[in-house]
Amino acid sequence: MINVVRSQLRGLRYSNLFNGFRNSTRIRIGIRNNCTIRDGIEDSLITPHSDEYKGYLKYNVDNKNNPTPILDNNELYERINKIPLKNYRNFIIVAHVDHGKSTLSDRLLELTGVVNPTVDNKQVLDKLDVERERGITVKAQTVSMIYNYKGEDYMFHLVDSPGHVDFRLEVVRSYASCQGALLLVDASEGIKAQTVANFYIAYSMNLHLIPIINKIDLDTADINRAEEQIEETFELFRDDIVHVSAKTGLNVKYILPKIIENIPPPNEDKYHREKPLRAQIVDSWYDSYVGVIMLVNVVDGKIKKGDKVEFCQSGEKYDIKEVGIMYPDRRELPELVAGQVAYVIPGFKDANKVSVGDTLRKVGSKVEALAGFEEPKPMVFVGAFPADGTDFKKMEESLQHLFLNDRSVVFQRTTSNALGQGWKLGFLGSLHSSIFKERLEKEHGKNLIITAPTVPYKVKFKDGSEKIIINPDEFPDGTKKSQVIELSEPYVEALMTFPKEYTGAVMTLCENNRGMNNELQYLSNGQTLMKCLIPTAHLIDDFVGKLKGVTRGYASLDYEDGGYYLSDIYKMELLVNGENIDALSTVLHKSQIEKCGREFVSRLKNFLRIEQFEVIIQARANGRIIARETIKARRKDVLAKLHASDISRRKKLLAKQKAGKSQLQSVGRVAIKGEAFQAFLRRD
Ligand SMILES: Nc1nc2c(ncn2[C@@H]2O[C@H](COP(=O)(O)OP(=O)(O)OP(=O)(O)O)[C@@H](O)[C@H]2O)c(=O)[nH]1
Repeated sequence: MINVVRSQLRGLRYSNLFNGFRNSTRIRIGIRNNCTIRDGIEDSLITPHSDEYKGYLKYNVDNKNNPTPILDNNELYERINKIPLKNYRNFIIVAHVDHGKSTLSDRLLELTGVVNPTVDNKQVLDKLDVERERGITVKAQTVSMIYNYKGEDYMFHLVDSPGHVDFRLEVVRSYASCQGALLLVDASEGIKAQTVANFYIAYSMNLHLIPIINKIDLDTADINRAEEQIEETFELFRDDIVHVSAKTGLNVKYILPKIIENIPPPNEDKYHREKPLRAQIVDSWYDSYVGVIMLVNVVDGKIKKGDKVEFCQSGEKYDIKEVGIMYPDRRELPELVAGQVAYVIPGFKDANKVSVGDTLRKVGSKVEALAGFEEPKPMVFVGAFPADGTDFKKMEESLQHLFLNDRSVVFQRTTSNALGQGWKLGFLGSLHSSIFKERLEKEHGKNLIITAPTVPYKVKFKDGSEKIIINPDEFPDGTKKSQVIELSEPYVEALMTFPKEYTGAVMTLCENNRGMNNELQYLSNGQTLMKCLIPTAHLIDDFVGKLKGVTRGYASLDYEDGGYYLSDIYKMELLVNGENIDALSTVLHKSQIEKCGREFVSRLKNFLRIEQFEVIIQARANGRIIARETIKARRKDVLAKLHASDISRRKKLLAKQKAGKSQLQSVGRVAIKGEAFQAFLRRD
C-alpha cells in the first residue's frame, strides 16, 4: 500500500496539498518498525524546562572535555578500509531557510571528531565567502564522518543542503547519492513553505526521513505545535521526532544512532565493489593549485591515484592525480571504493571539461554510463559585459571557474551594440542570480556590467514556429510583430505560508502583481497556506521582499514552474538622441509600460553627462514614445569678452552659437560610459 501511494506521490505538485495528499490514506514513512533503539533514546531525551534541562549544557562540557580524537590520514584510511558497505549511511539535511541545517552539521562534525569541539565552530560547511557573509547556504557540501556505534565503525556521508528554493537543483542532485534525510523544523517557526517543498522531493525520491525539531532552547519554542504540524502535514509519527538544540548541542548525540537504525545503507544491488569502476560526478570546483576538483559518488569498483580514467560523455582521458574524502577539507586517501562520496583530482585546469552528472570509468572499460541529472531550467537571465578596456578572454576564463562551482548557471556568448561582446547568463531564480552577481562583482568589481534581469518569453509565429526570447532587444515589435500570433510569459506556482491575519494583505499583493488562481487553506496552527500563479517577471522583481513587507517578515514562499500563459506584453526601448540602447531594452506588461517608461527615462537622465549639444532620452513601446526627458546642452559664455552695449554683436554671437549646436545635435552620438550603465542598472 505504501509503495502504491508513494508512486502516486512521485512528481507531486503543490496542488496536491490542497486535495489528493491531505485526503489520502494516512501514510507512514516505513522507518518506525526498524526503530529498535527508539525507546532507549526517548527515555534519555531531555525535554525543555525539565530538571535535566537546566543542566543541559553539561553535554557540551562532556564533549569539550573528552573530544573524539581527530584522526590523521593513515588512521583514517585504516578505519575506513575496514568498514563494510552495510555500515555506510549517506544522508542529507533538509529544511526551510535558517532552520539550522549548517549549525546541526557543525555539532555532528564535532561529535564524530571531524572538527575540534573546543573551538567555536560556526557553519563549518558554508565555505564560500558569500555564504558566510549572507549567512545562507548556497552550495550543497558533502562531508565524511566515522562513528563508532556498539563497537562497530560506521561511515557517514552528510550533505548540508541549501534551503532556498533557487538552489533546489543542488538539493535534488545531492539526493541521488543519499538514502535518507534529516527533516529539520524550527521549534518556534514550525513548518514553512520550504519545509513542505523539501519534504515532497525527499519523499518522492524514497528517502527515509528522520524528523527533528530544532531550536528547542528558544523561549519562543513551541514543541507541541511543531510536533502537531509534522504529524498532520507529513503524517510522520510524533514518537519518532528528536528534539534538539543545534546551537547548544542538546540531544544532538541521539541523532547519530537514529541515523544508523533508520536510514538504510546504499543498496547492495546498486553498489558493487568488485565490478569495474563507475563514478558519477556530483559537483566540481576550482582550486588555483591543483586545478579542477570533482566530487564523485563511487557506484561500482575502486579508484586510486595513477588510474587512467575517461569521461563517458566526452571520451576525454586522464590520469588521476589524487583521491580522498572531504573531512571537512580534502584528506588524501590511497583509494576510494563503491559507496563513498569523495573527491578526485583529474589534474587539468580547463573548467569546460567537466560535466556534472557524467560518469567516470577506467580507460578501455565498456561499462554503461549512469543516468545523468536533470538539466537546469533557468528562470532568470542577465547579460554580463566587460567594462571599457577589460580583457574579454581573461574574464571569460575566470567566469568559467565560477561556473565550475555552480553548474546550475547557463552561459552563452552574446553581443550588444552598446556594450560589445559579452555573455548571457541564465539562473534558477532571483536569489541565485543575485548571489552569483555578488560573486562576480567580488571578483571583477567595476570591470563587469550586468544588465537588468529578464525572464524567457515565448513567441508563437504565424508559420507555427515558436521561439523563446531571453534577450529583450530581440523581442518582436514593429514589422516583426505582424508575424506573431501569440505572446506568452512564464508564471510560477507560488506556495506561501503566513499568519492568518495577513491573508487579505497577501491577496491584495498577489492581485497587484497580476497573480491568479488563488487557493487558500487555513492550517490548525493559525497559519494560512496559499497557492497562487504569479508572473515570473513579478517574482524576480522582489516579490519575496514585498511579501515580507506586508506580513512583517512572517511569510515564507516556495515556488515551482507554473507554465506559460498568454500575455499582453511589449518591448520597451530606451532611445538616446534617437538611438536605441539595446542593452537597456525590457519586456513589460501593458499595465506597467507608462509608469516604467517615465521612471526609466528620468533615472537615465541622472547618469548621462551634459554634452555640448542637447541630449534627448525617450522610452518607446509599440511604436509610441511613452516618456521623454531632455538634458540641455552645456552653454559656453560666448559673450564674456563683449562690451555690454554692443547689442548687434551680441545677437550675432548667440545666433552663431545656436547654429553650431543644432549642427552638433544632428551628428551628436552620445558616448555612454560603462559607469553610467552600471549606475543605471544598479537598483539598490
Ligand atoms: N537559538 C538557536 N539558534 C539556532 C539553533 N540552530 C541554529 N540556530 C541559529 O539559526 C540561524 C540559522 O542557522 P543555520 O545553521 O545557518 O541555518 P540553515 O538552515 O543552514 O540556513 P540556510 O543554509 O541559509 O538555509 C543561525 O543564526 C544559527 O545560529 C538552535 O538550536 N537554537
